[in-house]
Amino acid sequence: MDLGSCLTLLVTCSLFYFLIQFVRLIMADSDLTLQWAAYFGHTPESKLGGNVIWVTGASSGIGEELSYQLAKLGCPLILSSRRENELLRVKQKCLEMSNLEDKDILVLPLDMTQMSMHKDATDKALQHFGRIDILVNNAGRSQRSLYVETNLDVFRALIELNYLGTISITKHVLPHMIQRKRGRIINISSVAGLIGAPLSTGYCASKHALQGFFNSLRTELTTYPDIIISNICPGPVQSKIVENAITEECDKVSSIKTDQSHKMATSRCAQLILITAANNLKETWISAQPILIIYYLWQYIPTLAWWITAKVGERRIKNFKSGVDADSSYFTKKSR
Ligand SMILES: NC(=O)c1ccc[n+]([C@@H]2O[C@H](COP(=O)([O-])OP(=O)(O)OC[C@H]3O[C@@H](n4cnc5c(N)ncnc54)[C@H](O)[C@@H]3O)[C@@H](O)[C@H]2O)c1
Repeated sequence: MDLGSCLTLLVTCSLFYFLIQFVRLIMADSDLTLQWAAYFGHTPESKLGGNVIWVTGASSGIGEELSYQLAKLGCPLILSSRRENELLRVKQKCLEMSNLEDKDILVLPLDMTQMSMHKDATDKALQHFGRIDILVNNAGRSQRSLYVETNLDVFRALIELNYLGTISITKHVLPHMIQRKRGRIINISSVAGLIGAPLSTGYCASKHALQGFFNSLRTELTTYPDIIISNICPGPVQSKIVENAITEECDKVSSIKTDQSHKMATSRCAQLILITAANNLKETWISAQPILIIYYLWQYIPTLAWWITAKVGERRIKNFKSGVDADSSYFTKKSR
């Protein structure tokens, strides 16, 4: 083989290798910046340990798992959600798996929609620890209902919980961070904060509002470079989100049982959230495939994304109407 042929072979092999690596990156479970941070960036252990962290919605799902991982890192915690007994259960487990002591975990029951209580709650947290380094705005509920069948109160409730409740807590914590010129606000938004989805009109609207709000707030805080706002956009993750989803009426719970085996493990989602925080990333996308590829299509080829969304959406609605979970039905034999 002559030199020219050798070089051609080498270049072809290299291109092929880089193509495979690129496809592998695209097909992974988070966006490219987050993957870069996971491989080459700071670890949560090196950046987050010892920080006082307030987690809302800590009694279940992503918030509960985050609390365990943070406890293992040695972070003093403020655990909030509505049910005190569930928070005490989470606290007990945090203590068992970490070196934290009883005084290092404050159980602070809180309803995100009772905004008049938020100042008092913030004061209690500050009195206890003297500082809040990181606020994790995680509490939230999803929706499973068609817009035409849904009571207006449902839209109000979703906006009050997912959007107004979140910015209300932030309003009380941010002045403290501004005073210290440092702090992190981590918002658990959603893929629904970036794209639209049938059966979730109110949920998507509330998460889009959250994204718009925090993206704008970040631009108001440029004189405080050490106050970092991260918007995290997970796709489907194992939790009680579907079970707890609001339906066409506020007090009617969802009766659909879900198979969660196709969703991302809660522990993996929490791990990627902590890598986001440790590396000060402003927005990250977290999802197993094939959902993550849809994020890219929405970002770069919206016309194609609309076409796919319409096809998938049609099937999602059909499944929902026949009593099958809209999401899991794509992946199980129950699909109609
Ligand atoms: N699981 C997913 O597939 C997924 C995907 C994208 C985004 N998210 C977001 O992640 C966050 C956590 O959801 P999850 O999946 O862990 O669901 P989950 O239902 O398991 O947990 C939700 C938490 O929020 C709390 N909460 C609900 N209403 C509240 C209120 N009025 N006041 C205080 N706390 C309240 C619940 O008690 C619970 O602790 C939500 O903001 C959700 O929108 C979840």
